Amino acid sequence: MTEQDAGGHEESGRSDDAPPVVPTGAGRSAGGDGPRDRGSVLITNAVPYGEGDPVDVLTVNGVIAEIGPVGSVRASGEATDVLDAAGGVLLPGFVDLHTHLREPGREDAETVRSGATAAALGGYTAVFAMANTDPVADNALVTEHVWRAGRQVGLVDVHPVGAVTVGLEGAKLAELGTMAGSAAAVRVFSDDGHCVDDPLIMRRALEYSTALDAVIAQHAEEPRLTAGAQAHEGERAARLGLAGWPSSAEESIVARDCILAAHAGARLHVCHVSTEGTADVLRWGKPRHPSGPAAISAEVTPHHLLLTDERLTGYDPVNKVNPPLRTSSDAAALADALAEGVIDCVATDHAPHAVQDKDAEWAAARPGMLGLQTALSVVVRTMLRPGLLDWRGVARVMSERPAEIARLPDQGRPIEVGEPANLAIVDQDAEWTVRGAELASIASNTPYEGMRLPAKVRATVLRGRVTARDTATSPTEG
Ligand SMILES: NC(=O)N[C@@H](CC(=O)O)C(=O)O
Ligand SMILES: [Zn+2]
Ligand SMILES: [Zn+2]
Repeated sequence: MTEQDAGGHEESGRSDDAPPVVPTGAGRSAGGDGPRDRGSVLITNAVPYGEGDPVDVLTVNGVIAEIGPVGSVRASGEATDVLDAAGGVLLPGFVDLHTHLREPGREDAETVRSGATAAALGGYTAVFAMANTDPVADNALVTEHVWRAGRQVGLVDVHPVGAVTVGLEGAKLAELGTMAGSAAAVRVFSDDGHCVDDPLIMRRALEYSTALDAVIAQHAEEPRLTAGAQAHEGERAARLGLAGWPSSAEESIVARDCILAAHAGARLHVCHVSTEGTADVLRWGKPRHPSGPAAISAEVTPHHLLLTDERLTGYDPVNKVNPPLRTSSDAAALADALAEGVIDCVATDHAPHAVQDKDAEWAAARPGMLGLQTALSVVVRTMLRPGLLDWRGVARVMSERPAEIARLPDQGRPIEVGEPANLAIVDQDAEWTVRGAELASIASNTPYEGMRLPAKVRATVLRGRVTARDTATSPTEG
């Protein structure tokens, strides 16, 4: 497959108005194979969930048709694509509940196409595109635009998140019902980037969401406690002369929202949990929900698992993110909470920014970092290698739980005959060096620049179509 193949063109086949896919490095490509939509893929020598003997897996018409010992599965027909997994781990395709695709409005940082390419290369088969675009996705017109753009690209299922309030202003509820009833069938609502801080608006949003079986995803930040904040409030920020973002600004909102969600009988999802105290609040709040603990869910980002505020000493704005990088004891507590299930899943908060917005002095730089192509590697490094999760656990936090939270019936499914063929193949022995310029995103603000990370996604399959493949065979590259 070549770069020319990129794009599934599920709807119109038109690609002339689309920006070119950013080269992602030698031997690596991402592309949707429109004509093979109804074909078959034979995955050879793959180890489902990293357990037991390798198998061959045949997908036909987007569904897993056969699983058998290596060499035993034969594909019939011509349109068969073969993926040699070379003993790699086979997982359900990943689901990201928190992605910023920047379209419409900031196509100089990311587009649906470039972001979907990054997602496919990162092993994702579904992403949720946050609503803080320009215009804001607070109405069916914008959510349908994003949904259609995702379909047209065809590399990953793009589910638009709808805004909770008009213009993300926190004052007036957006038309959640219209967005839910639109072609995009929005089920996740969030003002991410902003906190729904008014408790009455939050209460009403939660109440309204119950009728839609939707979930409100909260960016938990009490704005009265974070005015002008630049870094985690603590010793290091004080020494660097940066205004502090206290842990209590997050924890107080999460505590309040757990109470409001329980009272409304509504589902709540907490975005980018960053402190040990928030994990404690969730441990307290989840079992108190009348519908059971699963009604309150939470995500942690890869960067809050791996990186800490120790990185701030050089004032490099690539490390600026909201919520801020916290302490090493916070990071350790988040990893434990994820292993325990108090934090349900990993979400990237992939936040591309154009150079002029990011390469500025610390205070002026936008917060946010890229995440889609590095998430799996960071989870392997912080969770799998230390023994906090096995591959089953990785499948749970990267795919199964996020699919459940967002009510996606065809994602995060078991690797079994009859199930949708949404899959990721991972080379767990690979090691690679992150280079922002080589990532598929238009922006290149990765905090992992130059870092060597373990494990690499070798291929991704969306409903039986190969959406990304990395043909590099060397166990250690770059
Ligand atoms: N995480 C960030 O630092 N930035 C996000 C907004 C957000 O997730 O709050 C963005 O849109 O850039
Ligand atoms: Zn946020
Ligand atoms: Zn975000």
